[in-house]
Amino acid sequence: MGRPIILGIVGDSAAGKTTLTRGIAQVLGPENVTVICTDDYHRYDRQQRAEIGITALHPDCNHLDIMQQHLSLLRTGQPILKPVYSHKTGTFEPPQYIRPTKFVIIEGLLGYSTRVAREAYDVKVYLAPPEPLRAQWKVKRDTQKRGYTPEEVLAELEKREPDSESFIRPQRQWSDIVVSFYSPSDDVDDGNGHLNVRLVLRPTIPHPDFTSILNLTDGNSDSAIRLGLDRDMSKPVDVLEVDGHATLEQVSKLEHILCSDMPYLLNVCDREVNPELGKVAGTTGETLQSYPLALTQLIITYHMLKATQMYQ
Ligand SMILES: Nc1ncnc2c1ncn2[C@@H]1O[C@H](COP(=O)(O)OP(=O)(O)OP(=O)(O)O)[C@@H](O)[C@H]1O
Ligand SMILES: O=C(CO)[C@H](O)[C@H](O)COP(=O)(O)O
Repeated sequence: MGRPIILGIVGDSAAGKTTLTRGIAQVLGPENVTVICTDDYHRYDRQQRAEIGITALHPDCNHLDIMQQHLSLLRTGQPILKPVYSHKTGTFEPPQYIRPTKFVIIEGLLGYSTRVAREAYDVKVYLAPPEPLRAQWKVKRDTQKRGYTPEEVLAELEKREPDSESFIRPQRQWSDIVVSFYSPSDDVDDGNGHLNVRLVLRPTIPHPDFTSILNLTDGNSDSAIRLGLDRDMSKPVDVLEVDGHATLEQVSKLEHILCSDMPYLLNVCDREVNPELGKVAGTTGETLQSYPLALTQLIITYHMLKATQMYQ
């Protein structure tokens, strides 16, 4: 084996990083994937942050120098002694010895914030749901799983906004793919399992040839799957959109395009073999199936596998 292939998944708190990561890790085989959350590189524990009056989003609140050192080591296949931050207790636990496997997924808040860190990745994804949807996701997740009240979560979001603007959102510019799930209507409560996805595909990595989608849809702007040209942060990009109500037949055609130059993915597209693909936690803890999420996970996996052809 050559060096590990490294995927970055960066975005604000509750932007969907863990949800996206889970399906990709399952497809690549959990035994082949090392997942690292950069929250472990927080410099201060929860109580210290409150005393100092700093948010977890501020670069000064994180050991970014150690994070980038570790990324460089992982890229060359070397082990790291990683700190561990517990969201349960808000404190640090003993460090963990980690030897990278074939694939490494780095997910977190500030993964693209230094040049050295950015150089470590093969594929860089940035998650950018609309802010009202992210707030809804964060309230639900932090009340159900992290023991906060809705009022505490909303107050925290407000406190963090200046740091989100200054340090988190600018990282979008460094990504190869920007992923935005969004509600098909103005109502963010409208069908969480049937959210649409908008994928901004920058020409910084070679994407699959999706132009045959144009033939499939006849350029029809009402189609459930659309490909177009746009600008993102003033740079020209391709944009692929998949609606939450796309049918299995429509989605399968897109999967076929992906699989045609990546035979390993044929097996992956089999939903019975990969039940985590497209799975998302609903508002009351139930599990929902999202085709837009499944396709997003497949496209990212495609890029990971392409990278193995070059470096492994
Ligand atoms: N694609 C999606 N469709 C519907 N709901 C989603 C989607 N992605 C995430 N969510 C919802 O948002 C919640 C938060 O997502 P997740 O835990 O993946 O975020 P995160 O970015 O890993 O958060 P953090 O960095 O704070 O740990 C999930 O529990 C889920 O309910
Ligand atoms: O934005 C976050 C990323 O998950 C967390 O809120 C941050 O890591 C601080 O943790 P905690 O909420 O446990 O104090």
